[in-house]
Amino acid sequence: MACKGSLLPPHLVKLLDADDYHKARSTSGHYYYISRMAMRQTNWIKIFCFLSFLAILAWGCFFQGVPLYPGLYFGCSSPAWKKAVLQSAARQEGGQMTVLVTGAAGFVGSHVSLALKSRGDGVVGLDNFNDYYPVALKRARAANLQKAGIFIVEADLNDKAVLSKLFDLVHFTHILHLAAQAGVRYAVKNPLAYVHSNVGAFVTLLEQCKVSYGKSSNPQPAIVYASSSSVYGLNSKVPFSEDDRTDHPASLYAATKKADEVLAHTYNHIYGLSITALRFFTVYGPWGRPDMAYFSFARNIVEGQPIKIFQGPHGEELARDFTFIDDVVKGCVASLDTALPSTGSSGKKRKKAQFRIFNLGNTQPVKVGDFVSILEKHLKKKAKRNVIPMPATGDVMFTHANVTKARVALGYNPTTDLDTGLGIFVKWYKSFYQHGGSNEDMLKGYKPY
Ligand SMILES: O=C(O)[C@H]1O[C@H](OP(=O)(O)OP(=O)(O)OC[C@H]2O[C@@H](n3ccc(=O)[nH]c3=O)[C@H](O)[C@@H]2O)[C@H](O)[C@@H](O)[C@H]1O
Repeated sequence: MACKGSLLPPHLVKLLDADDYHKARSTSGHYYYISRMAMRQTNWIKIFCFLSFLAILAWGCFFQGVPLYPGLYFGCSSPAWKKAVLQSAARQEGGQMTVLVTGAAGFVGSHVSLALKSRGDGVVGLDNFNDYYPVALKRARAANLQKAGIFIVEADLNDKAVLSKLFDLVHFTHILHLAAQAGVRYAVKNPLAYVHSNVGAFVTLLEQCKVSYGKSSNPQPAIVYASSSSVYGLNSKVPFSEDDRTDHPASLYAATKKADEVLAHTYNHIYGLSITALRFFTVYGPWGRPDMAYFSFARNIVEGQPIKIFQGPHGEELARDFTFIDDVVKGCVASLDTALPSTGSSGKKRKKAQFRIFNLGNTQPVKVGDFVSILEKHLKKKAKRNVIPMPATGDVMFTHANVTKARVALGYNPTTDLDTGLGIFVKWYKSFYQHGGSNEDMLKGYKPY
C-alpha cells in the first residue's frame, strides 16, 4: 500500500514517473507514496466509517430517545422514545394516577417516584441532570428508577417543546413538581440559576398545565410541588404555621420559593389549577444531597477533615427541624392522593379550585452542635469542629414546623427522630461510598458551596 521513498525499489520509480502513485506526506525527510487505488480504497473506508457512525447516532437518537444535546430532542418524535414514555406512564394493578415527577433524579424525587411506582401508579420522570452536585449520584438514582420501570425524560423544564410533546402523549392526572435549584447558600454565587429553575421553569410548567388537554376538554392535572421552610425567613414566632406571613425571606433561594407560592396562587385563581405547596424542612436521608450539612459533615468526619459550624451574632447555636425522607415521601404521596382535580378546561376556569399549603417538618428542632454529636456517634469518629460566625449567605437561625394542618388533611405523622434517621443515613453512606468500591471516587474534588 505505502512505501517509504528512500527505500523504493527501482522498478517502482518507473511507476512513480508514470504518476500511478501519489506523494502523500513527509515525515522526517522521507516521502511516502500511496497508490491511487489504495487511496481510493482508504477514502471509501473513511466514508463508510463516517456514515456508519452517523447511522448509529441517528438510531440512538431517534429510536432510543438519546438526547443530542440537553434540550435538543430528536428522540421526542421517535417511536422508541414514545414507547418508553408510554410504558413508564402505564398504571399497574392498584394504580390510581399517572404522575409526571419533575426532578425525578433528585433526592426527594427519586424516593417518591419509587414509592408511587411500587403501588402501581404510572410514573414518568423528568430531570435536567444539572451539575450543581456530582451528576454521578443523580445517574445512580436514575439507574434505580430505570430498574423499577421508570423512564426519565432528560430535559430542562424550560424547554416548552419537550413539555408539549410529553403532554400530548400522556394524560397526566397529577404533576409532582420537585425540580429546583436547591441550596440556600449557593444562591449568592449563582442567583440566575435559581430564577431559571425555580421561577422560569415553574411558570413554563404551569403554562403547559393550564392549556393541557384543551382539545379534548379533559381536566388539567392537579399539581403538588416543593416549596420550602425557608419562606418563613426571619420570622421569630415558632413553631412556623402556614397562616404566618412570609414577607421576610433571608435568601434569594427563599425569595424564589416564595415567588412560586405567589405564582401558584395566580394560576389557581385564573385557570382553576388545583395546587398544593409543600414546605419541606431540611429533608435528609439515604441517597441525599451532598451539598447539605448532614452529608458534607459526614464526609468530612470520615475523611478526617474539619467541619464549619455556623453560630449566630451573639454566639447562639443554629437549629433545624431536620425531617427524615420516609416521612416526607408519605407526605408527598398523601398530598397527591388527596388533591382534588383541577377545575379548568381549555385554559379557562370553570369553578374555584383547591389551593393548599402544608408544612412537612418533624416538629422537633435540633441544634446543629447536637446534630453533629449524633453523626459522630453513628460514624464512630469525632468531628474536627470549627465554630465560625454565620456567613452572610442567607441562613436563618432556626426552623420549627407546626404540622397540624398536614396531620388533619393528609394524615401526615412524622415518626423518625434524628438519631434513628441519621443512623439509617450513615449505614447507607458507608455502604454506598465504601472504601475500594466503585462509588468511592464519586465525590472526589467536590466541595459544597
Ligand atoms: O428546609 C429548607 O427549606 C431548606 O433545607 C435545606 O437548607 P438548610 O436548612 O440550610 O440545610 P443544610 O444546608 O443541611 O444546613 C443545616 C444546618 O447546618 C448549618 N451549616 C451548614 C453548612 C455548614 O458548613 N455549616 C453549618 O453550620 C446551616 O446553617 C443549617 O443550620 C436545603 O439545603 C434547602 O434546599 C431547603 O430545602
